[in-house]
Amino acid sequence: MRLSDLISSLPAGAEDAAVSGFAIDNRKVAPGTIFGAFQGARVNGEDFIPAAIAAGAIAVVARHEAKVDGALHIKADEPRRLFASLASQYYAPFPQTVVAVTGTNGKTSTVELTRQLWRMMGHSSASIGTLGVTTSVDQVSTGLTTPDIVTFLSNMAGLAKEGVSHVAYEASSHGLAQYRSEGLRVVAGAFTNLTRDHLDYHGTMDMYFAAKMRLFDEVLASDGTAVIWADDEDYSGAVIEHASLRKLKLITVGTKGTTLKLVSRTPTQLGQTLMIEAEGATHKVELPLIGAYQAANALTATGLVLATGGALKDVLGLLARVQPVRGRLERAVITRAGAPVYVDYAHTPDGLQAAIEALRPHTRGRLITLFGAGGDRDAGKRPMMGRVASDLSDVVIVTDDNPRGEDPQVIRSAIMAGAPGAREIGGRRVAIAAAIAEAGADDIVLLAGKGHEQGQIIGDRVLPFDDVTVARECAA
Ligand SMILES: CC(=O)N[C@H]1[C@@H](OP(=O)(O)OP(=O)(O)OC[C@H]2O[C@@H](n3ccc(=O)[nH]c3=O)[C@H](O)[C@@H]2O)O[C@H](CO)[C@@H](O)[C@@H]1O[C@H](C)C(=O)N[C@@H](C)C(=O)N[C@H](CCC(=O)O)C(=O)O
Ligand SMILES: Nc1ncnc2c1ncn2[C@@H]1O[C@H](COP(=O)(O)OP(=O)(O)OP(=O)(O)O)[C@@H](O)[C@H]1O
Ligand SMILES: N[C@H](CCC[C@H](N)C(=O)O)C(=O)O
Ligand SMILES: [Mg+2]
Repeated sequence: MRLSDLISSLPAGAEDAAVSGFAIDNRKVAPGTIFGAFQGARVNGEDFIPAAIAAGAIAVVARHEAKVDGALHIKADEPRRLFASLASQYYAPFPQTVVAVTGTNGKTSTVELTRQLWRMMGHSSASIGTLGVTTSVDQVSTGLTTPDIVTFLSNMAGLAKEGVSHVAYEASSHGLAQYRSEGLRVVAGAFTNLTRDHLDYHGTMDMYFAAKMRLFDEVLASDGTAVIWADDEDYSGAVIEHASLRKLKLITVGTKGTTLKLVSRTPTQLGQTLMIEAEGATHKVELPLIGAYQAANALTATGLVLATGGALKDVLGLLARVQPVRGRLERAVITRAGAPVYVDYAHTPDGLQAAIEALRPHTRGRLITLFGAGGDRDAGKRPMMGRVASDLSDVVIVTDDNPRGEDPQVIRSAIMAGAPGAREIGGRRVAIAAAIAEAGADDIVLLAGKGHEQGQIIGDRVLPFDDVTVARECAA
């Protein structure tokens, strides 16, 4: 591919060089690369333009006012958006059926359940998100929920080359705001819910919501389908409005849903029985996952599969065979005393509430909740998480999550301010040991916040840490 294949009117005198790839980080530029220079939250990518050109960049996508000497300046009002569109032409072709999931909680679970359902229907499928790039044979981490645009498009192209036809990806609000996941045809988009998170980045709930709505306003194909969880009292209606304005096809799910209406949900020992009204009949579904929240995600995933050609009866039947999602209400161990220990990725007030409520029906004795909060993230959610945990659990242990650049003591104190009566134990391993020692035969332990994570980020270092492994060690 040459520059003229991407840019219809090359300026007079510009060399029509061969394009060898795309990069948004000057350290990844090789001869022939098109460099995207973006103003970031930490640094201004435009400062790296000279270094990118020295490394062989042949063109730079940047704002009009950026200074570009020695390479073609591809000027844009929104450089990230134009870069995504050019890069997608270079990396194409992509899998034929691509869907996206946005929302505060439930994205990982929903893309993973969608991937599993497609696979059971015989499609070669993958998911991209917090757990990395997952196929039926492999899982490769990308480090972010929505990877950067170059990683995203090259992963998508790589999956297409491997014969993957169906991909579900997580569209995080950061990713949507930064045009990190677009440029390919997205045939369906789902909304799970919106509650407080990431206000450090977005500022207000309105801005956070607006970032999420780019999925329906701009990213989704105009003949695509919006799959909407209908039970979010504050936001479902507004999402339906966004989808309707663009005349997208609509699938709504939940107790207030019309496509898949959840009429009852009964916890069983190993999962739950769902009664669902759809296509004029009532269907019974045995879901082998616990918790109202996983029922919600399973319904949203079902909506996505219906939107991409699945037949209702087939999909509802397959729900009985889904596998648990790593780190989401995952039972790590049963203690010597007989208490089950669950690991969950709840890291917002709403997520914590959902995880505790999921375990309550299975608890005969006390529910012991252990959690912390991540450093360099929304600080306002900390006392709210403390409040939720102490209102809904019998014993609360406040400990460390990923402190990152912050003092863990300060984070714990902020949580404790909302959690009267909680016990504060610095050091996650010591705290997990205390929770497990505390639990009796009828109790349940919930270790929240880190889910599948394999490391604890302290300062700039990532130390190996896995809640499931630590729980097993402490219970041994
Ligand atoms: C706040 C945020 O979203 N930051 C991400 C974003 O950074 P940014 O665009 O603001 O970039 P920056 O670091 O200021 O740099 C500006 C530009 O200069 C470039 N640069 C920078 C340094 C250099 O030496 N050379 C160079 O070319 C960078 O590549 C970038 O294009 O783009 C970077 C490149 O892809 C990411 O690494 C970075 O993730 C940081 C590490 C991060 O912590 N992100 C988290 C908050 C995040 O994105 N989380 C979401 C949400 C998860 C959820 O749903 O809850 C996610 O999708 O994972
Ligand atoms: N539909 C839901 N409603 C409320 N809480 C949920 C829902 N789904 C998941 N949760 C809670 O949020 C946690 C994270 O779930 P999941 O990883 O699926 O969400 P996510 O949106 O991918 O999160 P992230 O923002 O980290 O990518 C779960 O462990 C659970 O505690
Ligand atoms: N995607 C979320 C994950 C949070 C996980 C939690 N363990 C933390 O470190 O805060 C974020 O980046 O905010
Ligand atoms: Mg996720």
